[in-house]
Formats: sequence, C-alpha cells, structure tokens
Amino acid sequence: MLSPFVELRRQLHQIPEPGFQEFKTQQLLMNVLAGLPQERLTIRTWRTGILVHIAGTNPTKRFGYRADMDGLPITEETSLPFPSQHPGFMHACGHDLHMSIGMGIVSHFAHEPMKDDLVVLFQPAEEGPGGALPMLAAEELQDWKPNQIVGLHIAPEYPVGTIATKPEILFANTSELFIDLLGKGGHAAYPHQANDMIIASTQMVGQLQTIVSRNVNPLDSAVVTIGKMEAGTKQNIIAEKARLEGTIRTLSADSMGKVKKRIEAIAAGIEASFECQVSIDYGSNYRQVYNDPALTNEFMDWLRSSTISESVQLIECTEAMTGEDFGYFLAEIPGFMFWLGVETPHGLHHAKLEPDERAIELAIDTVTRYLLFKSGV
Ligand SMILES: CC(=O)N[C@@H](CCC[C@H](N)C(=O)O)C(=O)O
Repeated sequence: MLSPFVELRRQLHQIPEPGFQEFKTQQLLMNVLAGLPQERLTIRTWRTGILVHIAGTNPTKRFGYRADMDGLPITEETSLPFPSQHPGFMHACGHDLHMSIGMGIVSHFAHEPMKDDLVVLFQPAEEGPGGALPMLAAEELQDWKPNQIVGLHIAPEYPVGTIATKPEILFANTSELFIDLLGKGGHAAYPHQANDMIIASTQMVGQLQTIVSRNVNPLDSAVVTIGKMEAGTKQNIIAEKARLEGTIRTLSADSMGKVKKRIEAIAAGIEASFECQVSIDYGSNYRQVYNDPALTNEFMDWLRSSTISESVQLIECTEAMTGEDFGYFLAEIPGFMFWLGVETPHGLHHAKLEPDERAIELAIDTVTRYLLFKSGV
C-alpha cells in the first residue's frame, strides 16, 4: 500500500500551477489538513499559501519547515501513470515532493506533538516572482516567526538515502533578466530599409556570453543564461522586435552588480551599433541561500552520529548556482537548506524528471527526528 504522503505527492503532481495561482494545490492541502487531528493545529492562509502552526506540549521556541508550491511551464514527458493534468505545466522542480514531505511533518506532530512549537509554511511562487519575501512580511506570519527554519530541495544527482549540504553559501544570488530590443520591421527583400532585431538580438546573446568568460574573476563563479528568445512573425518579414529572457547567477552580491553593469554596457553598444533601442528589466532577484554555520554543522554532526546514519548518507557538497527564495528566510531566521537525493537521470527543470518517491518517507523521518533532537519530546 502507498504511504499517504506518496499518494498526496501523486495528486499534487497532477495539478501543477504557476506562482500565486496555486488554487487547486492550496485546496487539496487544506482538505488533507482537515483530516488530521485538529487539537494542536491552527491553520491560516496567505494568498495561495498556507501556514500551519502545531502547538508543542511545553514550548520554549518555535521551529519552522518551508515547502514551495508552484510548478513550471514545461510540457511533461515522463512515463508516470499520474502525469500533469494541466497542459504545458509540470512539477519539474520537486515542489510536489517538498509539499508532501511538509504534510508528513505536520501529520507526525499533529498525532504526536513535540515539546516546542512548529510552523510549517507552504509557500507559493518560488519559481517566480518569489513568494518568500512577501510571505515573510505577511501579517499572518508575524506572531508565528520561527526561531529556526529548515528547508530542503530534491537532488536528482544523488541516490535516495543521501543528504547533501554545507555551511555558509549553498545556492547563488539570482536575478531574472528580460531584454527588449526595438528596431524597424520591413520586407525581407529590402534589409537596407529595415533594422533587423533578429541580428541585433543574436549578436547580443553572443556578447552576453563574454561576461562570465572575460569579466568575472574565474575564482568567483557566475552564470548568464538566456533561456528564451522571441522574435519575428513570418519568414519573409524582418523582425521589428526581439525579446530575450534569462537569468543571472553569482556567488557574491558584488559580482551581481558587476555583471549587471556589463549587461548594460553591452546593451548600450548594441543600441549604438544597430541603431535600435534596448531596454532591460531585472525582474525578481533572490538572495543567496546562506546556511547558518553553527546550525548546519550541528545538523551534519547529528546525521553522522545518530541512528539516522543507518539510513542516511551525508555528503558535504559544494555550492550550486541554483537559486531559491528560501534565501530570504535564511537572511532573517537562522537555519539551513539541504539537498535530498531522489536519483533520476534527468535534472531539475527537465520534462522527464521522475524523482524516486522513496525519498519522501526518508525525508519526513529525518526532519521529524531532527526536530525531536532539537526540541525534545
Ligand atoms: C531550485 C531552482 O531551480 N530554483 C530556481 C529559482 C528561480 C529564480 C528566478 N526565477 C530566476 O530564474 O532567476 C532556479 O532557476 O534556480
């Protein structure tokens, strides 16, 4: 028989929704919460998110666990018998697992409370525009702010049973990048009378790739990725407009500023050389995920020395250029994030991502036992 949280993951997997539109997701989670013992639960909603407070037996502090909720605009290509029912959308970043693990933690402590309080946050819009910052500022969270917070992210590259983390920076600073180019459309046969934004935008993509290779200190990692480009209407019409969409990743906040300055200089060069207009919008920016060194080391020592080490293998990993708005939680509340192995050949944001569901019960067990270690029964 399937664990109820694997069953929940499968239901969530079928209803991926964009950030701040997680309406069905919220409803499903609310229905599951309604089926749990209510004595110690207080439930609040905030936009499409949910905050669940589980009262401890003799609390002196409050712990937090955060799960993100949104899906991605990807057409699923897995062979799963429970694929996405929302065309063009998929849980391709594991948020379906993060939520079902969150629910498993709520359920555990709703049945068997620990000494301290716990707040489990189901947070919308991690993929964009970012739900963490407004959730942290929300009235609904102010009297429930945890003293320590934990988050996890699935990791396709590690086997089930692996947890990977490190003190200090785990994930990069991020900034979205939207670039609009405006020239002059025209007939394909009269290029001299038009100003072709396909040529200008492809030149710009090429020049953007020189920032990391030529302007950033090789010992200080950065990424500039253009993930989407749009231009043109028909094969024999010169494109008046082009749009580039991408993301910037840096390990230091200082480098983020430098990369943005270079993007602006390249944009000015493209404007001058192609006699067009280039406008830049940085969309949403996420703060680095900075793991509290003392708490992370304590967690790692606990993983190595407690009986959990029989089922969990700890890896001290290097930092990754992924982004996470959980970084905003960690800037305000001490805590850490860790990678949870779900071994699958396809990576995050891939249409064939099929995380191994055995990681769900393992994560529920690990986090609940860690919280009990921290709090006492
Ligand atoms: C873990 C993960 O994949 N997170 C996303 C966060 C997206 C941040 C933002 N929307 C951006 O694209 O810069 C990631 O892409 O790393």
